[in-house]
Amino acid sequence: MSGRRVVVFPSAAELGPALAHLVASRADKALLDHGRFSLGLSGGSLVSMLSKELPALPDLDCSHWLAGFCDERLVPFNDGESTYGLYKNQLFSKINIPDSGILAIDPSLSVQECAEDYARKLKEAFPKEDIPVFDLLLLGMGPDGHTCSLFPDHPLLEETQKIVAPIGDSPKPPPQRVTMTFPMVNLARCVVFVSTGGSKAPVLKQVLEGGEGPALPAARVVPSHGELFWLIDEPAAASLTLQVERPGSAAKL
Ligand SMILES: O=C(O)[C@H](O)[C@@H](O)[C@H](O)[C@H](O)COP(=O)(O)O
Repeated sequence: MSGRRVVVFPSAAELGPALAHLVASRADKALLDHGRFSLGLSGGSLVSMLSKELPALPDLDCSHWLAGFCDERLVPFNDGESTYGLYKNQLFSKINIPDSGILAIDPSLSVQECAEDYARKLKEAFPKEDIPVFDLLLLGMGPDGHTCSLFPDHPLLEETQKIVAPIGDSPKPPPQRVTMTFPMVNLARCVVFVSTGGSKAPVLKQVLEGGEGPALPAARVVPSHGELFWLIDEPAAASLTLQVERPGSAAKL
């Protein structure tokens, strides 16, 4: 890892534009380097933040983007719980990622088959790599410290073979999901967590500063060669004592 950066913004409203600039800058870098930008999306508040901020960037060209999902809920696309469905309605309709550049699950399959099918799609999209290396993964963290659909104390935390795994007993509904596993997450060139609001303060302290007991899932995201950012707001940072960056709203990360 090339060093973790914890960056604190006064509010979520000021974090949003900085996140969009970060996405755009890593996209530019990837396009120059290898002609394509691969982006892994997550649900939660990222959906509305990205849907507001990315289309607002001037001259954003997503025609060579590949968008996948760090995890997905096994529900039909027209179900309000579908992460793909939310992004389709709120973001994909506003930016020019080609349909062929969006890698979604097949929600008609069983959870086991769905994970295998999604892993196959990912491998086909990254033919030169044994394990797909995403340019950027955007992650959220639940109040229990979960990220993707990797939940505390779940056996999937120890998965070492599969790049995508099924989960049939998610403690957070809906119970059936597919998720990237740590072996793939930790190979990404850049991982960015976004976490805001005072309810996240206790778990952020535990994840970023450590504590007793096994590391929470979000703390186990440690890219082996890539960058790691935690973009948080002041309420979420309230309990932290570690050194953080406070770059202001015009931050270029
Ligand atoms: O799949 C899910 O159930 C959610 O997407 C969930 O994992 C969410 O990403 C986190 O709880 C962070 O949520 P916030 O972005 O709202 O903090």
